[in-house]
Amino acid sequence: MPIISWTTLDLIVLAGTLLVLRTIHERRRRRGLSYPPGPPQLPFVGNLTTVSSKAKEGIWMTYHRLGKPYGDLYSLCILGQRIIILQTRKAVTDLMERRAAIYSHRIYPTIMDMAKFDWALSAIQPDEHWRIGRRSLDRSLRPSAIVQHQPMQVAKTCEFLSLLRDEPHRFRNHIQHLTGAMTMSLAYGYEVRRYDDAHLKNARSALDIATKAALPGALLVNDFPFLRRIPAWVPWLSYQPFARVAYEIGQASIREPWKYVKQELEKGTARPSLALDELLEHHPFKSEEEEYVIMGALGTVFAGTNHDTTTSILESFFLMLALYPDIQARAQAEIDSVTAGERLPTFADRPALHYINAMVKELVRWRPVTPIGAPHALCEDDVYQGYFIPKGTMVIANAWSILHDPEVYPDPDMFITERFLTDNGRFKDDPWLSVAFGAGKRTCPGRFFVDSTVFIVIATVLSTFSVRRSGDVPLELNVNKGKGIVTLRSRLLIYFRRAN
Ligand code: HEM
Repeated sequence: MPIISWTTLDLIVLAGTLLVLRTIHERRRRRGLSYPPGPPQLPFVGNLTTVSSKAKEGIWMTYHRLGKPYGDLYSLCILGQRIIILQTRKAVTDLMERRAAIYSHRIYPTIMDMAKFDWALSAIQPDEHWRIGRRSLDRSLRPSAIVQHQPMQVAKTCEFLSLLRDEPHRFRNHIQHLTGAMTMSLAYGYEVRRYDDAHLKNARSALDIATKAALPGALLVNDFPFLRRIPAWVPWLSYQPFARVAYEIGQASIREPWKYVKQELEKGTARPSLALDELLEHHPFKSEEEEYVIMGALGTVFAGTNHDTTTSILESFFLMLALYPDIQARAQAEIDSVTAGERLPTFADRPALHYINAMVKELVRWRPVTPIGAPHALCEDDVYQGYFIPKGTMVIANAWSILHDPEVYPDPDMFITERFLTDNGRFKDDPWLSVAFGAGKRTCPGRFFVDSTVFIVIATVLSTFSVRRSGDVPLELNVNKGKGIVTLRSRLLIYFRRAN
């Protein structure tokens, strides 16, 4: 059998040729228009060094800083991949909302294609499969439907309180356990008992792979898809062994819990869950394909989105309590005025808890969990404000820039609950906060569930515990550049507010 041997030089020459051909083709389509402005680029690598050399601070801050000289949007180019960063409400509304028909695709990285992540609703194109999966999630995660999961949210929150009481210093582990357990229960009615539960582990691994694989410039094979052909036996250069492992983890993360719900349904012991809703509505499925699509959509809830995101917002909550003792005291006073300090707050108390509702919103704004969201992709050439935006461009809404715009949110780095209160102390919503959950038709379908989770957890914790800095130790943040998520590293002192 003939063996084709590629040297590094061959690969570079081939990649360079492809880039040049693409540039020539694009120049014809541009018809004299220029790309949106942006920082200067080097030949071939474009802005690769501009972005990665400054990324210590978190990619959203780099994008935010780089974008200062420009207006509503600017552009970057990394190894031939064009990226536009939307920095204002106007640009997000004009493009991701009003032109959603062409701005809702995803860049589907080659490595995910190799690992057959075609089940991951958040990664696939807005085609018929996406529509089926998305419809089912929108239906079961709408505000009126998630009410049925409130008893589960309350029960899990109470378990969380016990864990906090027993081992307050491990609060970060308890938060992770809480969000993982809630997601598993929501998606599959499955009870997570142990920190190292096998289903959770699979989900976390699938999420890690998807996150790492999707980052621009993370894997060479995404920028030069021909590299996928390098056979598995070529040491170091082949991506096939990695893709094989990713495939197996991904499949296990969606098939195992689905099998569990089917078995529980047969035994008559299935608990309420999104999977149960689907099985009751559709079983037997019209085709294996339809079942796979629904299974995948649920796998996205479980593996693709929840665990790090809700965890991060709750960690920000503990950080905020340590930083702002006055806000903590005021929130506790409001809760006590409703519960008389004799019971835990419930969902029924929510309309009376204006200050707590405002805190939920300010948490979302202050530390947007996914500050650059999940990138969209443009599926046709477009022109905006006189600039040419080619098909295939990655489109990023920088939620950080929008939610930290000092014109709209004065002193944006401060946690100010009053932003979401009227003069007479009533809760005042801000529909723009939804940009923290993406934009257009890909906006996060789980946002209402997140809202109710954060409400019940923070109200319950505040009614029972107080949080202080541990001595003079500075509050240290861990900026996870890859995931775009900030977590807290410092120890906090968490103690009971009252003896009972
Ligand atoms: C603090 C918690 C969360 C944050 C900040 C968050 C944020 C996001 C963002 C930014 C996107 C991408 C939106 C876009 O492309 O424009 C997204 C997508 C998604 N989220 Fe969430 N999310 C959270 C929790 C959840 C939860 C709890 C669920 C499910 C119960 C969920 C389910 C999904 C799904 C299925 C998608 C993919 C939607 C699609 O591509 O059509 N998320 N989320």
